[in-house]
Amino acid sequence: MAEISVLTPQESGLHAKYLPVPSTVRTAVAGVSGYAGGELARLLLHHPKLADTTPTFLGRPGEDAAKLYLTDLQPQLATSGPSPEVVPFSWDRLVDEGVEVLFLATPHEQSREWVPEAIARNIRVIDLSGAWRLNDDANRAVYKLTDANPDLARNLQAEAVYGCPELHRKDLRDARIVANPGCYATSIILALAPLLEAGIVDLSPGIICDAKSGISGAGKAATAKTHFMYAADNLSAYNVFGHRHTGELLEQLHLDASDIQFTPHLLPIPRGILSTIYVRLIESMHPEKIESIFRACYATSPLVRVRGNGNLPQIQYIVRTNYCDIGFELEPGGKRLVIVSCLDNLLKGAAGQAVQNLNLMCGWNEAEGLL
Ligand SMILES: NC(=O)C1=CN([C@@H]2O[C@H](COP(=O)(O)OP(=O)(O)OC[C@H]3O[C@@H](n4cnc5c(N)ncnc54)[C@H](OP(=O)(O)O)[C@@H]3O)[C@@H](O)[C@H]2O)C=CC1
Ligand SMILES: CC(=O)N[C@@H](CCC(=O)OP(=O)(O)O)C(=O)O
Repeated sequence: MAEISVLTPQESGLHAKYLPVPSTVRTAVAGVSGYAGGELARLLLHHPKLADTTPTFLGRPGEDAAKLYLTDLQPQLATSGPSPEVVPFSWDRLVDEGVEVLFLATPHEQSREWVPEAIARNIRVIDLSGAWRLNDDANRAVYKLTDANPDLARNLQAEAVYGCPELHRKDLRDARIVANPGCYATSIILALAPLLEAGIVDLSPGIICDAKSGISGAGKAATAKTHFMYAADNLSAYNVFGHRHTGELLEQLHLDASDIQFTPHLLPIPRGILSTIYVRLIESMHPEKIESIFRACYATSPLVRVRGNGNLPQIQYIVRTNYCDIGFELEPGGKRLVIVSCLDNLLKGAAGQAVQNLNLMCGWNEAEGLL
């Protein structure tokens, strides 16, 4: 990669207090042929603020071949009108078209390489991969990423905002780099953050997170794990002590590795995540108190739906929505709490959350185009 020069956040003029709220914004999407990229394309094409600014849809970098249309890659997006084109990824094109926000729905390694390039061109990025989510080098090591310019990467990592709006809403308005959270991590963080913040969790026995995901969470590339003969009529645990979302849980919930055990499972359905989380409370509590903690925390969060004691969410309630549903059941003794958190891995766990972040970066209603 050629040496690039990058303005500091201050020099780039991105200060929330000076930023006007734009009526629209020019966006581009890389990785549009993938599962998350396809959902992003659908959401952006229907976004009220983008009605007059069709996003630039990007294929891999390379020579212009025969014209390619979005509906060639994502036939479900066909309308009675013409399909937008998909053009080869090119920085010159993004600059010429005045793209202001670039979505990367690309593999981690590609996102790690492209984010500094985008920032050097004053293009803000919402990255759906895991490349920029982790501040601790030891946690990020699981991705085996390499940086052409380690000093620059370290500075950019320090300014990247973990794109969980419910936790970091205020930091998103002037963020240049938004690291969209992992799908499992989103479901677990949203379930645990209010309780940990309230200081009611007994960490000594450890928190157990047992999460199950539909197959689309693994992306579109066929692997042994996602082969029909392996996944169908099956349920399997994987990455028991080493799933890469564990680092997100530790960093965002301020926990030590011994405080939490996260075990993911592969569920033979196309999409959706259900996380069952087992917690001990320090003192015996009433269910109304637990519910009020969740409701107070998410009172101004339009994309989290809190349910009452015993009213547990299910995958069928959240599939193809942008919500995370949270419910719980407290044992009669009031100390053992089971929380169930559900979301669509491709929406609140990826593309929906990315658009929620775009809305906040632009100063729009965070649920614009998502309800
Ligand atoms: N699936 C999910 O539930 C979630 C995914 N994510 C993250 O979002 C990102 C996309 O995931 P997902 O949609 O599932 O993945 P897919 O495998 O379905 O799609 C990957 C996309 O990236 C493109 N791509 C692959 N390699 C390169 C490359 N070297 N340069 C440029 N483009 C490339 C592919 O293009 P081509 O068609 O040419 O191969 C495709 O468009 C990943 O980082 C993933 O970790 C995050 C949260 C949830
Ligand atoms: C079912 C399945 O395989 N899920 C993926 C997680 C998907 C996700 O959130 O993506 P990131 O890669 O962006 O973290 C996995 O466990 O690796």
